[in-house]
Amino acid sequence: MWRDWSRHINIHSAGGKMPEYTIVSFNIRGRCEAARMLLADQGLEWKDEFVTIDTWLQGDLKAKAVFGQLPVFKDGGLTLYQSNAILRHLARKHGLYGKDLNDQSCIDMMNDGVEDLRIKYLQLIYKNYEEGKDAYIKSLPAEFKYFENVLGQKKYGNGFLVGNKISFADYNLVDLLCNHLVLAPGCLAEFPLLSAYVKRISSRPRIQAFLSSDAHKNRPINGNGKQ
Ligand SMILES: N[C@@H](CCC(=O)N[C@@H](CS)C(=O)NCC(=O)O)C(=O)O
Repeated sequence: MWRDWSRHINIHSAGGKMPEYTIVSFNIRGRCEAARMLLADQGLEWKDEFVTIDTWLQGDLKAKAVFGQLPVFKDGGLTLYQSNAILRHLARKHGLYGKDLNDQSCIDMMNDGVEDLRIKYLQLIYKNYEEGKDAYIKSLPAEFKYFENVLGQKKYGNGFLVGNKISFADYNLVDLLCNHLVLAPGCLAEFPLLSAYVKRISSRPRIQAFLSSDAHKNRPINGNGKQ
């Protein structure tokens, strides 16, 4: 069950003008925090519009949503649904999608790997938390080893998942790993490259500022209070 937060709007803007982008979501980190991390790291401004469960249950927003779900992302006249499409849109606009077509395809591959793990994580959180938590944590090394291997090869990345520049897949993976560090604080201990990668990306100055902001810290990770 979703918590009933009061509706409110947060504006992440250094200047006086309205930000270019709007994210409409429940007031959770959920599937939007990677996009928020990307925006913060790139020095971009955005408006968060949080929808309460009451508003959502009225049904108008759901009926209008292309797949009946949040988040919604607005960029001028463009309205986008699907969190990974939102990440890709921002990546294309802001140079976070590699240097060429091959990089793009490898970044897509990595992001699909992140999505596979996110789905497993969300199934645990929303469907099987009490019964499944221990087994899920035991299964994590088998999941993380793939990303550790990628970071250990020059074939794809060089400090990042792909190439020598951050991409949207990096923000997505770091966000998901941060959630896992809350679920199981020691879960990266046997993965030195992955641990160093999370530390390195989380300590980029704007990401560090974002992660230590009240807006981020006070936003629940998931909608049912489990984490
Ligand atoms: N594949 C979608 C999944 C979106 C999703 O699961 N949305 C949830 C909240 S994060 C939702 O809208 N739940 C309410 C509902 O389905 O009515 C995405 O990546 O954006």
